[in-house]
Amino acid sequence: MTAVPAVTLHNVELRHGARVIVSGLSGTFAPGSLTALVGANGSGKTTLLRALAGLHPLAAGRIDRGGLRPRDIALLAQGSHLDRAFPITCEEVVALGGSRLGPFRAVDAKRWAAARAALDRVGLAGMEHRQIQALSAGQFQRVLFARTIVQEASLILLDEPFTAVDAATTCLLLSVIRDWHAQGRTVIAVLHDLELVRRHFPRTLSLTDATGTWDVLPDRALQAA
Ligand SMILES: Nc1ncnc2c1ncn2[C@@H]1O[C@H](COP(=O)(O)OP(=O)(O)OP(=O)(O)O)[C@@H](O)[C@H]1O
Repeated sequence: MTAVPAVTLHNVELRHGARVIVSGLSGTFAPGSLTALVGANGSGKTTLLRALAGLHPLAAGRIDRGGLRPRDIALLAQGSHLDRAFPITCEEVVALGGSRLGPFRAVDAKRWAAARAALDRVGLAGMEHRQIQALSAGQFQRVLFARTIVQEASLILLDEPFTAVDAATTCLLLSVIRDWHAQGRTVIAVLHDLELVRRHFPRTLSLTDATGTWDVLPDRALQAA
């Protein structure tokens, strides 16, 4: 993992077409911080996450990522865009995934070992050679977490990571998030379950009032959500 910098938004405006989704947003995600991004449906959480990943253009303002390169940023998209009909095994998704390797680059023994260890970490040991189309939604989300583990990113962006996931899997995936936090990575997760946010996320950014400067005080932010 490369050094983890602060990620700072300066007066950011995000639009879809002519429609302003978020405006005048300024604030800092401190290095190694663990933040829940909350807010009503349509408030712009996914759009902001994509902008943080460099995948949505800014209509105004600036995001300072402290020199992070695209490969230092992992985005686990909502209802991942991976085509599950594609014939590929769990181990291959994990080893080939992330932004460090294109599918046609060689995967070395170290990378395969890292993929197996990551699958083990998410409770899928023994399922390395299972086709992803034969997985349940919760098992597939575990595979995507394993893929994110292998990526060794400094900034990890998770969009509703517990949707369609049962309580045991949520608990396991939360422990992976805690590992990332303990390792000093910056983690930002879009979530709707405010009780889960209160229990597990030290900081909260509510997009309901996301115009102006935010200070991610958990209580104030949650009251506004
Ligand atoms: N591709 C798009 N083209 C036009 N408008 C879009 C597009 N994607 C999202 N929007 C609009 O932008 C607004 C913000 O959407 P976004 O998905 O960022 O919200 P969200 O807070 O993540 O919502 P949810 O909680 O429902 O996932 C919504 O009003 C949505 O309709």
